[in-house]
Amino acid sequence: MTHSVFIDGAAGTTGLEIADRLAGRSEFSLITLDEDKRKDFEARRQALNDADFVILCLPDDAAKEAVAMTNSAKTRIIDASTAHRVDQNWTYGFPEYRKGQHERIASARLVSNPGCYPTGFLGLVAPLVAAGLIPEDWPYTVNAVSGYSGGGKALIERFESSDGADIGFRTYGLDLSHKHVPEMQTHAGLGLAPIFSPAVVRAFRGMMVEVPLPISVMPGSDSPEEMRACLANHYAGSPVVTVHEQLAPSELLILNTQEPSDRLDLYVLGSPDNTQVRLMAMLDNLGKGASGAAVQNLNIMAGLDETAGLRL
Ligand SMILES: NC(=O)C1=CN([C@@H]2O[C@H](COP(=O)(O)OP(=O)(O)OC[C@H]3O[C@@H](n4cnc5c(N)ncnc54)[C@H](OP(=O)(O)O)[C@@H]3O)[C@@H](O)[C@H]2O)C=CC1
Ligand SMILES: CC(=O)N[C@@H](CCC(=O)OP(=O)(O)O)C(=O)O
Repeated sequence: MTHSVFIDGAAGTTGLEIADRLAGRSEFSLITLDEDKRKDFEARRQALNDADFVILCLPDDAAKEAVAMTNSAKTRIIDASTAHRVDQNWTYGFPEYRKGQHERIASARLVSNPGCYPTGFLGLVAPLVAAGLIPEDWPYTVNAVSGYSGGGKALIERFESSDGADIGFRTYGLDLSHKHVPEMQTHAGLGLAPIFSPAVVRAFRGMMVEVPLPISVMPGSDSPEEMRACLANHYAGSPVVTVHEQLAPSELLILNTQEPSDRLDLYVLGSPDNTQVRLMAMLDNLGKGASGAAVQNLNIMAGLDETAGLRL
């Protein structure tokens, strides 16, 4: 059986990477619009309603508009934007982060693809909170670094133009109201919003998300070994998420030449006296942080091998 797929926003950074991952897959046929029609209301409306699956790779407002334009009950939607990630009518498209989510995605019509930073944060924190190893009511902090493709075409152009040639490191979200904070808080089930410090480095792709934990003063917090064992058990058998056994790698790197990857790599790093922990997640913002996750969700929704077309 062949499923028709329309990528709305196919000429953007995320859309192009999804098309790349779907290339050569006989289970899917892509509905494409000519360059002069890709923002044309009627052409998009037609494609949105003809497709079995729609993947929205658009800014938030355009994604909401696309959903409103889709009135065919058969069309199933995966939205890569931030627009529906805490909307109760949508299923959160992170199959591994809690029990039963894979099955919920398989039967859902509307799936919101997670944000890149929340994928790292929730991958680390959600199972530990659910297991009671770290508290729900704690002022967590999240320090994260992304490749510049995380900001889409506009940030790519800025970093690659002469205007941005001097930028080595860029921190932002300085108003402490980054759009990913509600998503992190909601899906981890936290009482307090985490303090989020995102930054961008001069690498095209790649991401590190860190959650430092002063476990000796955190109520109910366990040892690094127990946290690592909890995560290893939670993700056992996952083809996408790996919990590393290494106690203290000397360094973790984002390379300027980072290859595309749809993996999520997690580390629990403890201090020698077991009083402090650095939870670390490594991923590709365009892989498990966006396009790889969308293709994984598409596979699951279509009842196929979830890893088909992924770079693992
Ligand atoms: N980049 C990343 O790492 C991640 C991105 N996302 C999300 O995915 C979505 C797409 O992001 P990204 O690919 O980076 O962004 P880009 O800016 O690279 O691409 C967006 C695309 O949408 C097109 N577009 C904008 N408005 C419309 C419209 N009304 N109708 C049709 N097409 C339209 C743009 O057209 P034009 O080319 O003319 O500008 C562009 O091609 C965003 O919501 C983003 O937040 C999510 C996770 C990670
Ligand atoms: C480096 C950079 O700018 N990153 C983007 C997030 C990328 C992402 O996850 O996208 P959405 O949540 O928008 O889908 C940002 O911080 O706004």
